[in-house]
Order: sequence, then C-alpha cells, then structure tokens
Amino acid sequence: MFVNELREGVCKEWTQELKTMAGFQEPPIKKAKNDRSVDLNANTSQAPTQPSPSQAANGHLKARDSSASFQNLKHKNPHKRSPQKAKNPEHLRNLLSQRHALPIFPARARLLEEFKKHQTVIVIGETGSGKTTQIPQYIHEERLDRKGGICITQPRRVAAISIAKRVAEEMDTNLGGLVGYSVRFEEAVCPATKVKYVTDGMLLREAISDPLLSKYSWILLDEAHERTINTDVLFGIVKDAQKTRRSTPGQDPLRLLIMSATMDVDHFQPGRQHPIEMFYAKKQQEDYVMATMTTVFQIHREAPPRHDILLFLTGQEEIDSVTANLRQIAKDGSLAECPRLRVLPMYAALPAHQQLDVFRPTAEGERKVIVSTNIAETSITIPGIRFVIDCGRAKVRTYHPGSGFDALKVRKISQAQAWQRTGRAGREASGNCYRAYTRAEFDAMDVNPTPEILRSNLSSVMLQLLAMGIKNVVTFDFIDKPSAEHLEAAMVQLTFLGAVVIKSDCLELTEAGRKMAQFPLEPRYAKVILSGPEHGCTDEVLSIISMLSSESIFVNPAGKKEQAAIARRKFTSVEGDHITLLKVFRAFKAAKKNKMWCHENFLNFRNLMYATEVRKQLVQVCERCGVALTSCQQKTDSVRRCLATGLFTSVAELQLDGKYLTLDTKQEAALHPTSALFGGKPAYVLFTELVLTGKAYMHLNSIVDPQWLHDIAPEYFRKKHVKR
Ligand SMILES: Nc1ncnc2c1ncn2[C@@H]1O[C@H](COP(=O)(O)OP(=O)(O)OP(=O)(O)O)[C@@H](O)[C@H]1O
Repeated sequence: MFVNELREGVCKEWTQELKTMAGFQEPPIKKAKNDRSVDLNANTSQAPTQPSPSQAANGHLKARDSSASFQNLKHKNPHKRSPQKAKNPEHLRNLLSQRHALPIFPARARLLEEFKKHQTVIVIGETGSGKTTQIPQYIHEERLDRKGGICITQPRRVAAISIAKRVAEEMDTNLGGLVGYSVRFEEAVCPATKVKYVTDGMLLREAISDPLLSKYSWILLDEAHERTINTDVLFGIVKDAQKTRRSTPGQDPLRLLIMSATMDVDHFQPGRQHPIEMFYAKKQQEDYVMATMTTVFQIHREAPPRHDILLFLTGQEEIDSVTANLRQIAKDGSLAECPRLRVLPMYAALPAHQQLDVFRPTAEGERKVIVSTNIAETSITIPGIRFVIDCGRAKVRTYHPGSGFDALKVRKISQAQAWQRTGRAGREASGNCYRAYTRAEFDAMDVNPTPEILRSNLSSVMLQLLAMGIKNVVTFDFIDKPSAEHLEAAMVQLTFLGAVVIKSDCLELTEAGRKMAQFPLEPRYAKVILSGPEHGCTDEVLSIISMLSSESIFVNPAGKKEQAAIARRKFTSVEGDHITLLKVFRAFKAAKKNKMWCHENFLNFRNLMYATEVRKQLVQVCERCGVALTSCQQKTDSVRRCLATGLFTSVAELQLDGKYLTLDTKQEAALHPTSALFGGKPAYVLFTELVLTGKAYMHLNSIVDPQWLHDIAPEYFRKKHVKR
C-alpha cells in the first residue's frame, strides 16, 4: 500500500492515498440458478471511461424505507413539463453527449443481448456508471417494453423522484408522462407511463393487490447491495411472480434485473468516469463533528466557487446544529473573500420538496454545503458536488425482539457504505473525498452493512406476505433468513393484534388482518384506526397517526428554546403527547393552515401540511375498507383507549422506587424529557416507541387506565399481573 501525503498546507490533517489501495473482496451474493450476471465491462471494447473488468457474479441485496406505500392514490403533476431547457436543442445535445460518455454506454449492446436471453440478470457496475438512469432507457429504446412497463425500485423516495426527473429530461418528455415516479403519498404517473421509478415499499404494496405484477414486463431492483428489507422481500416475490407467469399460458414473461454497485476498490479509481482523490485522517479524531466542520472551512478557503461540498453526519439533531453553526461561522469576516456559503440540511424527516432543494444548482459566486444523513449515500447525483466529507458513522436502528427495544445507535458504517459516500463526489467531474477516520479504522470496518431484514421488527413484512397469499412465511425464500426469534416475535405481535390466527400450524390472515394490510402503516397503527368506530374516534386517531407519520412538528431553534417551550405549552395536554399532537392538529386546522401562525407558534408548517396530506390518504383507505369516520370531539379519553387497542403491548408501570418497567418484557425505561408527561408520575403509561440511546427512553406517551387494558386484552394483562 502506498500512502502519500499531499497537499500539505491545504489540509494538514489528511493523508492521501493513491490508486493502489488494498483491494477488498466483494462478498458473495447468493446467486439464483440460471441467473446471469453482467459485468459492464466484460467483452466490450475498453473505453477509457469504462468500469471494472470481470466481477464475481452475485450481489447482496439492500434495504430501507420500511414504510409501506399507497397505490395510485394521488395523481400529481401528470404533465408537468420539464424546464424549457428540454426544448432547447443545445441542451438536449449536451445531455445526449453526457449519456454517451457514461461508462455503461459501450456495454449497451451487450447488456441488451443478455437481457433478451435471460429472464433474470444481475448487473454490477461502478456507482455513477449509469445503471439507474440508462438501463431503463435502453430497454425502452429497444422497444422491449411494448407489452408492459419498466418498474425501477429505489430504497429512498428522494432518489425515486430526482432520478425520474433526470430521466424525463434526458428523454425530453414530461415528468408524469412516459417517465414517472410513485412514492408514499405522492406520485406522478399516467396510463402511458412506461418508465416508473418507485420506492421498494411502494412496489411491495402493489404486489399485495397484484402478486403477478402484471402491469410490468421489467422489474429492476436497484441498489441491491444495500439490502433493504423491502428489496430483499421483493426479490422473493418477483421470483415467485416470474415462476407463476412462466407456467400460466398467455402470460408474458416477467424480467428481473438486479442492479448492484461494485465494491471492488481496485477498480474504484481507474474504472471510474471521473477520478476521486482520497484523503484519510492522519490520526483518530476524538470529535468527528468538529473534524468535519473544520474540513468544510479548509476546503471553503481553497476551492473555487460552485465546487460544492457534501458532508455526511449521523442524525437530524446533529445536522441541524452543524447547519446552524456553519451558517453562523460563514458570516465571519475572515471568510469575506470566500464564495457565499449556502448550507442545506438533508434527512429523511424533511418533506420531499425541502429535500429536493439540494438539487438546485449553485448560483454564481456561491458554494453549496449539504449536511446529510446516509439518505444521500446512494443513487442520487447532486449537481456540483466535488467534495465529500465522511464522518464514518451512521445512526442505525436495530430491533431487539427479546426486549422489545428499538436501539437507535450511532455506529461505524461499513466499507461498502464508505465507498458509496465517496462515489457522490465524482458524478459529474473529478472529485475529492475526505474521510474523518484513519486508513486503519477503515480497514477495521465491516465490509458490508448488516441486512435490514436481520435487524428489524418483521410484523409489517409478515402481514404483507400473508396478504399476498404467501402461506408459509417461515419457509419464504428470504435471501438471508431472519432469526427464529425475530419471526416468532412478529407472529406473536400479529396474533395479539388479531391480524392472524394459527390454524393447523399455519398462519392465517383474519378479516381485520386483511384490512390492516391495506394501510401503509405498521400493523399496530392500522389496528388503532380499525378500532376507531368502536370507540367513536376514527377522526381523532387519524389525525394523531398522520402527525406521527410526519416528524418534527415542533420547531426548537437554537437561541429561542425558551420561547419555543412557552409556545408549546399552549398545546400540552395532561393526558400526554398524543392528545397534545391532536390539539396542535386541530389548532392548525382552525388557523386555516396558516404559515405565519405556525411560525408564531414554533410549529413546522411543511410538516403539518404533510400530516394533512397523509391524513387525506388514510381517509381514502378507511373509505375503501368501510371504516366509519366517527368523532368524539372533546371526549379524549376514548382516543387514548382506542390507541391502547393497537399499542397495548407498549405499556410501562410505575414502580415503588419511582422508575418505570415495561409490562411486556420488564425493561426499565424512562419518560423522554420532551414528553408532555415528563416530571409527572402516572401509574401506567402507553408509549409509542422505546428507544435505547444510552438509556432506554419512552417516546410519545399517554396515560392509560389499567381497566382499559384488561378490557382490550384480558388474558395478556392477567398474565402480566396488572391490577385493575
Ligand atoms: N440529476 C442529475 N444531474 C446531473 N447529472 C446526473 C443526474 N443524474 C444522473 N446524472 C449523471 O448520470 C450518471 C449516472 O447516474 P446513474 O444514477 O445512472 O448511475 P448508477 O450507476 O446507477 O449509480 P448508483 O449506483 O450510484 O446509483 C451520474 O454519474 C451523473 O454523471
């Protein structure tokens, strides 16, 4: 290995490594029989821009966006024209030459040949080589989509939307016309849509009503290496659909392409369209946040304007605080000579249009700094990014079935993720990547992330599989089989919720379970909505659950925390956080969804609008399922009672020593300081989430009466020795 220190004086803290980084082996993907794996380079004439030579076949499939999605609920902007740019022949010529310069282009004929020959093909190529944007166009140009459309899955909604926009532009067509997208609560498609980008959760939901995926001739599972739970499950479902369509006369074959990024570092630099210079920290950084911020300003002082920076950090709070700090420091007089700094946060809880802000090109004399979670790690191309700064960590949620905890912890990322982050720097031109960790730390990282399916609560997936008619979930063709403990925990949860019954050793969906599967929500929330009519409060629980779907309703600006807390007190309910959310939602409606009102009350207008939109969609599902929309007005104890019908396994009891123990697994847990109940000592508390962040905290809590619990699940609470 050759380590060279360059750029002394520019970034003293970094060492640069030149091309010969020690290679790491791509881990084996399980390869389906008769599948074909195409290396984008194999047997094609070597163009200087081409990706790596032959790869071992196989991949490993990625995961995220566990949220299920709506189907065809919204028909948005169906004929929104891409910018006038698209009509400009010069711009079109430019786009075409960009397409031709992509590493995938010389492999076009070879790929199409393989696609025609095989029903399942695995395509492995460099990040940025053109898989996501080009392959669907090649299929369409070759008219291989005459009998059915092309559906490309993405783990994240922002990727699905931004890529669809780009492809519509490249194809000089309207977004929502020939090219469209469909993500939870939002879509731009029409009957003529042939190339459709969707979140993997969305396609999973489509498969519930149409297990043969009959609208499509092509399913492209993209970013397969990420191993999201939905992509993993889709793999099994699409294979099943293929088999059934093959054996059903008159059915067209269903073609499956699994697209995965190569993680082969030996090829990372020479095989890329644009080279990326790598820098590692010289020594371990004690404060990675500080290290990355310092690097932002080191770069900012040196680099020309419009050479933008993408900084990877771990979570919303950290990002909000770094964003505020960067903006503050940018005002410093010593930076007067530097370009103007536009700092933008990027995380999943931001509404889609705010996420899409990061794609706006940088103005003359300006520099964009995007401070992001791993949401920007794969798939997307953010124009202008020349520098990536990677803190080497991410917040990971891991479910522990034994304790019922969701542990949310900051962990080291894997090498595969580190390369994905690096790849964001060289999409349009050569770039630089600064890793805030040493080369030795990089070497010690896991090669790949743990597949999501091995660390998640499986109740949603299990319900969806059952709704698709897959009888034996335990023998389902998972790429990596979840542990018996995880499967068992999901089964128990669904049984408690009344979604399934066990008949002759097999799980069977109940009528209620069938309805629950219609909601793009976790089964326990769907159960709450289904219980609405019985408690006369469907209207109220719909508002609360919509608010829970949209994060950060309350704004807490640095420097105004006191005022924000005072404003928040107006809505705080002694009954707990759920009724507090309901009061906010009602007040927002009464204020006619006024933006100024939100500002004055330290509430996030966009997130409230998002909740309003979600609610509308949920109402439509209620109508489809015949759930009556009743309202209890001010009788909010029936709302808490109704919440308990779905969340009754999430209750904690006050102990003599003043601490809380969860009833289900006897874990010690504390009320989160942001809770409306914090400081009080109610005997029984229902919590929405139990998160381990150092200590175990109950988030979003309400007071419950033990008698209700006995009424809802008498057997369960008798066993838990709950006094009435
Ligand atoms: N919105 C965009 N604006 C500008 N260029 C873009 C945009 N989207 C894609 N590109 C260009 O197209 C190239 C190929 O992108 P594409 O997403 O198809 O690659 P990929 O092989 O699928 O990468 P990944 O594995 O990271 O998703 C990018 O490297 C970039 O040069």
